[in-house]
Amino acid sequence: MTAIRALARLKQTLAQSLPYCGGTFELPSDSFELYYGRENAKFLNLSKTANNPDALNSLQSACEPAQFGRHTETVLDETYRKAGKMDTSEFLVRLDVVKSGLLDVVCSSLLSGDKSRRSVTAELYKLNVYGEGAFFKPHTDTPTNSNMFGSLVVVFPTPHSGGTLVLRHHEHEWTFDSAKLLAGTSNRFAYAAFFSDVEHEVTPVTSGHRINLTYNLYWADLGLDGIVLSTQPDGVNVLQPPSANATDVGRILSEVLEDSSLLPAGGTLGFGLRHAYPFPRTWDPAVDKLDPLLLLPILLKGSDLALYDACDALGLEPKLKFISETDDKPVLLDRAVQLSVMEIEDPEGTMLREHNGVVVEEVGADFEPSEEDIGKSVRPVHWVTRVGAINKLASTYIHYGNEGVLSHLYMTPCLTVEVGPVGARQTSRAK
Ligand SMILES: O=C(O)CCC(=O)C(=O)O
Ligand SMILES: [Fe+2]
Repeated sequence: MTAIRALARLKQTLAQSLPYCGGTFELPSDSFELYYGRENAKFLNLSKTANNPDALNSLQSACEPAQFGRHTETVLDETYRKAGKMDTSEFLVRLDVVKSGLLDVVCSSLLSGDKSRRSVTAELYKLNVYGEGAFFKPHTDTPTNSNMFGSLVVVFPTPHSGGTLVLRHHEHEWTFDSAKLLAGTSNRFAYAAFFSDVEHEVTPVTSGHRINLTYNLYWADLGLDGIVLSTQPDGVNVLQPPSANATDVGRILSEVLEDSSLLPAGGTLGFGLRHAYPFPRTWDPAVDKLDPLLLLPILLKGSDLALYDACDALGLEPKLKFISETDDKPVLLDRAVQLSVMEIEDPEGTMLREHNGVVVEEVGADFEPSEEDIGKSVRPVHWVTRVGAINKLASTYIHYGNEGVLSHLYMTPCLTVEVGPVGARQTSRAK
């Protein structure tokens, strides 16, 4: 009973971590300047256009209709996305998200633990103009490579109503109402940043113009420390507190392990991760030397990272795995398996024989192996956080993205950790 309660607290702590952050950011007037148009260059200061809808209408007319990704194609369908877009080759903005300190604020809010110290790059992706009636239905932003982990949206203080950004992850939903945050201001940007696997939509703009920049966020320099401001610059209003708290997760996990009713004889704890990660859609073990699953520890986000770090710190060895739901029992895989291999006649047998797969069986928190369990080839696992459909190795699914590139697929692996018997839980050296 106590183990169940302790595990429930761990589950709750892992689920509390927010996959987004947002706020407003005050900057000097020239930061709102925009130059656009190649032949007939135009200049606008978007902090000074409150009484100049004509200037905003001209900007809107200079945009092209925004497309989006449906599965592998990039399509135009104004019943799904109605907005104007401008490519980066067509405009220049004065705003510098690095020099202004905005990227640091985003990193220290969104990233947890050591990751907030790692270098991140923000690549300007598009300028969008949402006039009255414009919207973008639910989608996730399309990953173009494995280092992309999120998106940053920066909204200019042009008067508008509607155009709320709605974010969804697991069973949670959050709204980011740039119109309200910016009402009556002309010297602030509203910003929201979220992990790439967060589904989001922009509700219809009901008046005015919602003008925003989008940036792709990448891990810049894997393994190297980045520079993060220790103090917040003036004029920042952060709506969300910093995300996942590795210290809390570590403290609760350690209490869980002290509980003698949890796997008294030791065993395997399993966690379905909360975030999806971009994996190359195809990879050839003979050519691409590094298994994409081996790179995953340095790509972990939010509470997934907090959990991984907490296990490490407690002397447990966290392992990242794929789980494949076959007709019979799920199979755990410790490597990425080329998807086409799964399409052959006996995928389960192939995974077990050729890919080191292990059949797993779900057991309760108080599981102790009996005589007949010993020597069985199935691995008993107590799942602390559920593995669901999202954790399964997916080969095809309809994907609504912001682009039709499908070089990468989102997949949500799971984490397993071996724990020793009560009193001797550590299975590796604590860090
Ligand atoms: O403007 C926003 O808030 C989000 C836009 C968006 O989701 C996109 O461009 O992919
Ligand atoms: Fe998007």
